[in-house]
Amino acid sequence: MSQAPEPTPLEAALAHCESEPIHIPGSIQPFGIMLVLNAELTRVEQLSANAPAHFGLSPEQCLRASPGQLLPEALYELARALLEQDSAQYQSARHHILAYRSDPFVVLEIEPRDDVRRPDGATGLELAFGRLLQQHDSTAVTRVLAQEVRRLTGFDRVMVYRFDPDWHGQVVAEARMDELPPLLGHHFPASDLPAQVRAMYLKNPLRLIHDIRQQPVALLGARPGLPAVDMSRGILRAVSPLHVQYLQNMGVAGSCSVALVHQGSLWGLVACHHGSALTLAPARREALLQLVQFAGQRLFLVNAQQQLAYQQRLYQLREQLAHHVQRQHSRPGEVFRHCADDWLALLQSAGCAYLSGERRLCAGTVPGEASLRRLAGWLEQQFTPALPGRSSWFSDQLERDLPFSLDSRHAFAGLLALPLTVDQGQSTDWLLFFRLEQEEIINWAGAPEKDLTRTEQGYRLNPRASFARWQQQVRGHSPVWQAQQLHAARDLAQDLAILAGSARMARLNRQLTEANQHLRHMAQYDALTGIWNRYRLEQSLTQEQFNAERYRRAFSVMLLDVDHFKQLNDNHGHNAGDHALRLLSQTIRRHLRRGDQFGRWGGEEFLLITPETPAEQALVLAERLRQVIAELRDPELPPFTVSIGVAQFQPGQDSTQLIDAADRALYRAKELGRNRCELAP
Ligand SMILES: Nc1nc2c(ncn2[C@@H]2O[C@H](COP(=O)(O)OP(=O)(O)OP(=O)(O)O)[C@@H](O)[C@H]2O)c(=O)[nH]1
Repeated sequence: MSQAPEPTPLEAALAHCESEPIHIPGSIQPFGIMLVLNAELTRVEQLSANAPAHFGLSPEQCLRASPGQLLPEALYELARALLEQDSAQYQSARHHILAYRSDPFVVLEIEPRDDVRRPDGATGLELAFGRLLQQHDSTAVTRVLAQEVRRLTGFDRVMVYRFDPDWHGQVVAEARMDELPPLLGHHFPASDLPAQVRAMYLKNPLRLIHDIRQQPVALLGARPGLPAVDMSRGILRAVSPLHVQYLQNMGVAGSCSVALVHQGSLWGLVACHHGSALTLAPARREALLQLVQFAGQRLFLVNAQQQLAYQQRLYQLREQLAHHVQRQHSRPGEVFRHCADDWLALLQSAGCAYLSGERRLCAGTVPGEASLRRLAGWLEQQFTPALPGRSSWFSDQLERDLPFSLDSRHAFAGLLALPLTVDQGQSTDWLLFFRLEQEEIINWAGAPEKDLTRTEQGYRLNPRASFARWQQQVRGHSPVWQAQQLHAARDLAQDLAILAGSARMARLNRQLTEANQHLRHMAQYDALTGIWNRYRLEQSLTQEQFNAERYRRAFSVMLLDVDHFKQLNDNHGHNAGDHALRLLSQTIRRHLRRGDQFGRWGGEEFLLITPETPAEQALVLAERLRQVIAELRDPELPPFTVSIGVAQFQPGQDSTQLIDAADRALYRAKELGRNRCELAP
C-alpha cells in the first residue's frame, strides 16, 4: 500500500495556518471586558482577566457571584432578553454591550464608550451614499467606497480587495495617507486569508483589531469538560499570533475589515490599516457597516449592469455577423476578417485564429504556423469521437494542460478552442482564442522576512512567505476564462459554424451543379468535335418524327461519311484524322440554318436532321455541303471529300427505318464513286 508522502515544510505550515482555531482563542483584545455566563444566567462561567478590576472585585469573587449580583440591572435584563433572541446590543451612558449566544454559554462583551463627546458616526453618511449613487462602474464605486470609509474612520489606508475564484485577491481600490506607498493593483495569495477566516466573515462581517502591540487578555475560569468560548460573533476576539506578525510586517498596529458579501458568498473585503492604535467606537462601526453594505449593493447593481452591457455588446456583434451574411460576405473567412478585432476585445484575448482545412486566418498575437497546425491536430483528437454537449476546450494554464508548448516567442498561457464543424469524415474548422500569461507579478510592499520558522510544534509560515507561493501559483497562468466569456464565445462560434455550414453547403451545391452540367454535356455532346452525339441526335429524331406525324410536316435526314478516311488516318496519323473530323464539324455547322440539327453519328459518320425540308431541298443542301467540304484546305490535311445519303421521312416510318434509308443512299453514293450525294428512293 502506498503511503501519503510526507508534507513539505511549506505544506505543513500552510496546513497549520488553515487549521488554526481562530474562533476560540481563549483571550480577548483589551479594549473591553468579557463575561461568559451559563445558558440559564445563573452562573459566571468565565471572565476576562481585566474584568475583576472593572467590577472592583477579585477574580474568585467574580466567579462566585451570581450574574444578577455582578451586573447592573439593565445589563442583566439584556442578557435575559438574549434568551429569547440570538444576539443583542445595548448602549448605556458609559458602556456599549454586545451579547450573543455561544452554546452552551451566553457571552457579554462590554466596551467603555469613548464616543460620548464625539459627533455621531453616522454623520455624513448621506453624503457618502449620494456620492456612491453617482458612480456607474465598479472601479469608481470601489474607489469612492475606499475614500468614504477613510473619511468616516480616519484610517491611514483603506483598501478594497476583490477575490478571484481561487481566493487569491487583488487590491482594486485604495485611499491612503500620501506618505504611504501605494498598494493599488497588488495581489495577495489565498493563504493570506485562510478558509476559516473567510468563513468567519460570513458570520460576522466586521473585524476590528484595536492595537496589535497590546497583549491579549486571557479568559479565566474555564472548566474542564466544557467547550471553549466561540467568539466568532463578537468584536473583542483576540488576534491570532500569525495575523499579528502579518500586520507587524506591514507596519500596521490597528486594523478593521468589513466583508463585501454577494449572494451569500464573500466577494471581497474593505481592509483598513493604521500605523498606530485606532479606536472605532460602536456607533462608528455601525455607520461603517451601513456604508459598506450600501456600497456593496451599488457595486453589485453596477456589476449587473456591466454584465448586461457585455451581453448587449455580444448581441451587437452577433447582429453584425448576421448582417455580413446577408450582405453576401457569406464566407466565414471574410466575416472573420471583418469581426475578429471586436471579438478579441469582447473575449479579452491577445489573439484569435480561424482554422479551416489548410486555411489559417489570424488576428492579434497567435502562435506560429507550425504550432497552430499541431494544435489543430491535437484538438481534433480531443473531440474524437464527438461528445454530445461538448462545445469547447479551454485552459488558463496551457503548460499543464497541453502536452506540447505553443510558441517560444510569446508566453501563451490561455486557450479557448471552439470546434465549428463536426461533419463526419470532414476535418473540423476551429475558432481559437489565445491569452498570454498574466502581466507582471507585483510584489507586496511588506518587509520580506524569512519564509518558514521551525518551532517545537512544527513549521510555521511567515505570512510574507505565502506570497512567494502565490507567485509560484500564478506563473504560467492566463486570466481565468469567465463563464460569461465562455458563453459569449460559444454563441459567436455557433453563428460562425452555421455560416461555415451554409457556405460549405453552397460550395457543395455549386460543385454538384457544375458536375451535373458537365455530366449533362457529356451525355449530349461528342467529346472530340463538340457537336451533338448520337444519343442526342436520336432524341431529336424522335421529336421530329412526332412533329411530322402530328403536324404533317416533311423533314429529311442526311448521313455524311468521310471518304477513304481510313487512308487519311493511315497516311497522316490518327491526330490528323481527328483534326479532319473537327474541321468538318465546324465547317458544316457554319453552313446550317437555324433549326437544323447536326451531330456525330459515330466514327467518321455524321447525321444532319433538317426539319420542314422535303427531300429535294435537302438534296440541294447536301450538295452544297459536299462542295464546301471538297473545297476545304488545311495546311495539316490533304483535301478530303464526303459522300452523303439523303432520305425524307415517310409517314409511318420509325427512326431506324429512316436512318436505314439514308444509309442505303449513302452506300449508293460510295458505290457510285464517292464525293457525291444520293437521295433515297
Ligand atoms: N482519327 C479518327 N479516326 C476514326 C475515328 N472514328 C473512326 N475512325 C476511323 O475511320 C475509319 C473508317 O474507315 P472505313 O469504315 O474503312 O471507311 P473509309 O476508310 O472512310 O472508307 P469509305 O467510307 O469506304 O470511304 C477507320 O479507320 C476508323 O478507325 C475518330 O474519331 N478519329
